[in-house]
Amino acid sequence: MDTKAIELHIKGILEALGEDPEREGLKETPQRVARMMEEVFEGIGYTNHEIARMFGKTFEAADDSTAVVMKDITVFSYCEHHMALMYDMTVDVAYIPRGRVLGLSKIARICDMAAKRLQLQERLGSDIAEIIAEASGSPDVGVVIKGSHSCMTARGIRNPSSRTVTKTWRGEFRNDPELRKLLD
Ligand SMILES: Nc1nc2c(ncn2[C@@H]2O[C@H](COP(=O)(O)OP(=O)(O)OP(=O)(O)O)[C@@H](O)[C@H]2O)c(=O)[nH]1
Ligand SMILES: [Zn+2]
Repeated sequence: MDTKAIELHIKGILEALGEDPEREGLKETPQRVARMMEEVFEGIGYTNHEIARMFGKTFEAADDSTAVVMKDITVFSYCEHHMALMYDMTVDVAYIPRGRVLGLSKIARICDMAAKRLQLQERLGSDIAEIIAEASGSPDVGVVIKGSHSCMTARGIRNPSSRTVTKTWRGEFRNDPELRKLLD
């Protein structure tokens, strides 16, 4: 990520807004924004495959009939159309292990990293499903995301109560309504 270029452009945006980027409160803002972007867009620097490798620590698990479900993982993301915050977002992930299980914290780390990109909620769901499938070695994955989009709640149509729910099914989750109930 080119943080020096981000600083320069943020300064330009402040000027274009009619602000004085040299006034006390704004003097360090371009550097702050660049640091913030480095943090909140970290996932742009990695492919799904690289994230799967990064957090793909698995442990042997004898019983293939156990489903793993992790609910209410909090993430923040930014919509690619307005660069506006997606907030109050929770991700529910389920998968059917094939002999090995992922470290639990890695499931939350995968969701967090995939969200740190300019995203569509739909694509965030398919990115998480793809990474969990590769990292766990199981094709059977379900991902449900609920979120509010500030581009819809704080501007434009200004509908603060609206919530978007997306459901992504891979492998057996596509065919089996009983499995999908794990994420009801
Ligand atoms: N499918 C999808 N759409 C999104 C997401 N985030 C934002 N959008 C939508 O992207 C669309 C962009 O529409 P445009 O008409 O190009 O932009 P706009 O003129 O600012 O649209 P309004 O928000 O209706 O004022 C809007 O309908 C947003 O609500 C998302 O995660 N998934
Ligand atoms: Zn938007």
